[in-house]
Amino acid sequence: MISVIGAGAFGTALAVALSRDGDPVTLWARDPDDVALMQDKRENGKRLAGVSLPASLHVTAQIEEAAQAQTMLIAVPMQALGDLLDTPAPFMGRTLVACSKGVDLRTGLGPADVIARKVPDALAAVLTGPSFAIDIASGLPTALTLACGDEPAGTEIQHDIATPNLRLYLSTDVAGAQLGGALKNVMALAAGIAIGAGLGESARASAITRGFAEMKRFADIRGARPETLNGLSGLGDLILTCTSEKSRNYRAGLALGRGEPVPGGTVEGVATAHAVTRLAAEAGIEMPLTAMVDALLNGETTLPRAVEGLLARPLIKE
Ligand SMILES: NC(=O)C1=CN([C@@H]2O[C@H](COP(=O)(O)OP(=O)(O)OC[C@H]3O[C@@H](n4cnc5c(N)ncnc54)[C@H](O)[C@@H]3O)[C@@H](O)[C@H]2O)C=CC1
Ligand SMILES: O=C(CO)COP(=O)(O)O
Repeated sequence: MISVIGAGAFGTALAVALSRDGDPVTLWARDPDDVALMQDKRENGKRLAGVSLPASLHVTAQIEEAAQAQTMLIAVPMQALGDLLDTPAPFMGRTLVACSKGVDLRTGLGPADVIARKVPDALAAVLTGPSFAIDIASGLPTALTLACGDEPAGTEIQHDIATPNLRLYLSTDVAGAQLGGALKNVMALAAGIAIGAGLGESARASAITRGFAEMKRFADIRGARPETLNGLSGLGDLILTCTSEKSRNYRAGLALGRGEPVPGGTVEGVATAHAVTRLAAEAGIEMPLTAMVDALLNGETTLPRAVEGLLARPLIKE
């Protein structure tokens, strides 16, 4: 049996997709009132309105019920993951599949690393790649990366989670898979800024491409394999998130570029830009787009100054 921890848009979508054919799935939400509403309406009206919860999907606020499953997909926002696992008992000895995308501000770790640190006896894996919650919940064809350092165990998880419309590619590069998903959100902010500020689609294409170069540079120093970044978890998700207004990170970038307030909610690229700017400086590598996004978000620069600064950088080889 599978359980999903966190009933936001993505957790709900995964739970719906995995239970659609009648397989029993448990979805855990921390708020009992939200759970009561979901049970009553058979819909998560707050996060994924218009999608019916299949009959075999059980929603609960009791973590012990979710802990009945051997495989738990954890889909809470990145900055909430460490706190969630501070009570490790329900997660011990389980297969924990990280579905969050980001870098933990406190530790600089990705989601699978946070799991490994907080629940050392669990088997950690990562599910990531181009996928909007509503697409998965609607049963549209989706291809994602399932990364697990233990290949035989990863193969088992791959087959457990895949559905006819949710195709999973296996990787053993956990570091690369979790970084691709985290860093593409920062680049989606940059791409949104380019369009929001009226810099044009050519500027957006440059931001995506040079942003990809930054992603690979950072991933390299963190021990990731370059081919992972070229795959679904890196390039695939970068393309999706930098080009679609369904993305919250891209929309936040649009607002920033237009000089409007950045919308609230789960915009993972904001904290990730901050964490990665610090980590890159410590490691002595240049990540100018990431640093610009972070500085703009923190009010440390203005858009005209940021663009001028990027264009005035020394001319280098590609
Ligand atoms: N929405 C999407 O299309 C996708 C989201 N993701 C990732 O999934 C993660 C979650 O995102 P969404 O579901 O979209 O967020 P969301 O904003 O829809 O919902 C977040 C949920 O997490 C819950 N939550 C917050 N702190 C919590 C805590 N300490 N313990 C338990 N629950 C807590 C909130 O109550 C809320 O239900 C993010 O890292 C995101 O990048 C990944 C792929 C697609
Ligand atoms: O990760 C996602 C798509 O793969 C969702 O992107 P946003 O968090 O920007 O909405």
